[in-house]
Amino acid sequence: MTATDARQSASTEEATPVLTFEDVVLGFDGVTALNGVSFTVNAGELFAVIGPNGAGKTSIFNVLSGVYRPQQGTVRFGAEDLIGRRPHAIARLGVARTFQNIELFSNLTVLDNLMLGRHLHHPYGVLAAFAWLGKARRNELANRLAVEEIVDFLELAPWRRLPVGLLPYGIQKRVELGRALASEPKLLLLDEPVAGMNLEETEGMARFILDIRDELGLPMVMVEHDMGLVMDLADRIMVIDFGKPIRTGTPREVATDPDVVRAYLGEEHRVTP
Ligand SMILES: Nc1ncnc2c1ncn2[C@@H]1O[C@H](COP(=O)(O)OP(=O)(O)OP(=O)(O)O)[C@@H](O)[C@H]1O
Repeated sequence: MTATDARQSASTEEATPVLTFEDVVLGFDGVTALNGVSFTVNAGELFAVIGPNGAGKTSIFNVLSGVYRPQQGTVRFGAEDLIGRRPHAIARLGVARTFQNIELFSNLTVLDNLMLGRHLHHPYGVLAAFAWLGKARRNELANRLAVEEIVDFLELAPWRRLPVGLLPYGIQKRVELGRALASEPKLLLLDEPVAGMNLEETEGMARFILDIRDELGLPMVMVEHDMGLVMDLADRIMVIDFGKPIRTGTPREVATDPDVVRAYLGEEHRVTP
């Protein structure tokens, strides 16, 4: 079965979700960040979360990756309950994340940053990553090969031996995507993958995100403000406002929903059915 077949069959009603986020409530001293958020992500699906500033998008990612512990609700990844697990434990289960602000080692090369992304394959803590890197240099041919595959996949070859800090912003974002892929995740969380990119960089990133879905069949959750990108790429979209989902559906369903148009998109985004 191809990734597209998997996605299509997964979008049918009987599909087993890889991720179930159910009735999650998260508050901070009087501020309710998430107020009963539920959604599922199916195998091979690109699921986007959109909403105005402060709507709760980052909070969803922080719950998913174990940074925040919600007061209520369940979060299930395959057979595993994620609530109460620490971020590194969730990462080890196969949930990888890219960040709004690039989190790479700017003095290290592209290859070394990608190698660090593979530290999850070793019984070392994150803080021991540099020690592991030295070991990896000597011993880990398999890791090198895996990293070179990512370099090819994301077309990073021209920059592979350059320090990341010297690279254009769009390439750095691509390296960050590669670092997340290097851990061989089962679910990828993309936090504003095209934030700050120009049009050309955005189109390049869009192509790689589609390749990840269609060639690797990797399910993804994407938070993104670029409405055009979300409408073009996502299989389904959840719109949230004030910590509550307004509507979840296909891009067309969401874009034509009167509540969504009123609350968030504005008339200029209206799509004719
Ligand atoms: N650690 C925290 N302490 C207190 N309040 C928080 C914390 N994290 C988030 N919030 C609040 O929760 C609400 C949701 O924030 P969140 O960052 O999830 O929104 P967002 O949709 O990601 O916004 P943006 O698009 O601006 O990134 C906001 O009111 C925010 O101020």
